[in-house]
Amino acid sequence: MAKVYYNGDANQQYFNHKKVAVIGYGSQGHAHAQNLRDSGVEVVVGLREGRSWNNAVNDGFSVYNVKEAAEQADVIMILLPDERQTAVYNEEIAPVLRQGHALMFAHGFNVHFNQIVPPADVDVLLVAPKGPGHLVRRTFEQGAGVPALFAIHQDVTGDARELALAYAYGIGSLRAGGLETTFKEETETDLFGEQAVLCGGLTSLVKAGFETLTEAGYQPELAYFECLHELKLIVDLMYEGGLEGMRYSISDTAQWGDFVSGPRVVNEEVKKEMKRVLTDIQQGQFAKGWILENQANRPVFNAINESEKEHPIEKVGRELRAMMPFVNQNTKQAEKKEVAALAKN
Ligand SMILES: NC(=O)C1=CN([C@@H]2O[C@H](COP(=O)(O)OP(=O)(O)OC[C@H]3O[C@@H](n4cnc5c(N)ncnc54)[C@H](OP(=O)(O)O)[C@@H]3O)[C@@H](O)[C@H]2O)C=CC1
Ligand SMILES: CC[C@](O)(C(C)=O)C(=O)O
Ligand SMILES: [Mg+2]
Ligand SMILES: [Mg+2]
Repeated sequence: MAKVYYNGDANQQYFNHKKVAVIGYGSQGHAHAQNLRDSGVEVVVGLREGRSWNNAVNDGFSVYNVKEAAEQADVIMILLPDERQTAVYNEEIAPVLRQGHALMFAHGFNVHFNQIVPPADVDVLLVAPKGPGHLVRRTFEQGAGVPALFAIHQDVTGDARELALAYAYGIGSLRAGGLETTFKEETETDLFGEQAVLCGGLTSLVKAGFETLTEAGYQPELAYFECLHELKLIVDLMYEGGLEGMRYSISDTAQWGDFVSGPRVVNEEVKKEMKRVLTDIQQGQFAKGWILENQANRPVFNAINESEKEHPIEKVGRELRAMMPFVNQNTKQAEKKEVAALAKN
């Protein structure tokens, strides 16, 4: 079994007399900045003016433009969208990088695909939580954590591993477990996971199930509950107890259907396609396409994004969730906080 690192493996004094600049205050940024601060680390936030800037100020951070934040810090964590990182790095971070600086990422995309090539005299590493940023914060507040991968790309000071573990500790990830990897492995597995299983595979599975039921004349409300709402309840059981734990709670009829029909739906053809998706990632085809899509101002991304919002499962889902305020209580609280912050500024 791979070595898994926990709280006791981190030097909890590492950040004494060191400052971290968290660049970006979105999903990951707000969580890293707040968790690190709650762990006693001195944090400044680097941003452009706008919504995130206001949120960070309202959360009590000292906020600077990216260059100023990077310049005054010992550790620079880049939590900008992957597709924006290269431009911001070239224009605002690279000019102020100095020997001994540590440059950090939460995903290896730009370093692995050579979009960012840091100078040889800085440490380069990643700490990548294996979960959405809002849950990195929420679980931390609950006394738990989201596991994280860490990897070292350059270790000039000899301290990069110690920093990675201290950072993972600071954001709460070593409560759940930290695993050492490489930029290549983190990047390729993360892209594969989100495309084939966690996001792409799942949304396609949910829509296909919903469409199959509604096209056969069943009520959309019922199809929504069956194919989307209940998914969380089933996944919660898998999260707690694996496949076996989930199967313990479902009926034997459901378990028999799981065994005989599951492999008919996700069959060998699907697995072959998954392998082709993985090959596209490994050979850089996916990265190239995503970089070009952004250079062209996202025509395909925007068109699909708009049409997805109109899918019947979204319409019925919005109506049903409005009747279940407890379902998105956390999202609503976050939204309220953002609206209050905007009103204040
Ligand atoms: N989302 C997630 O949970 C996960 C993300 N990651 C990785 O974390 C990194 C950050 O992703 P994510 O948190 O999703 O990003 P978000 O899109 O949620 O947030 C991006 C932040 O960057 C700011 N920003 C955007 N452009 C600029 C700019 N030109 N100058 C200054 N600030 C800017 C945004 O501010 P503004 O309000 O001004 O737009 C916002 O605060 C990525 O590398 C991603 O792959 C890794 C694991 C999970
Ligand atoms: C699953 C999507 C993710 O990789 C994540 C939350 O871990 C991301 O890039 O947002
Ligand atoms: Mg991920
Ligand atoms: Mg990802």
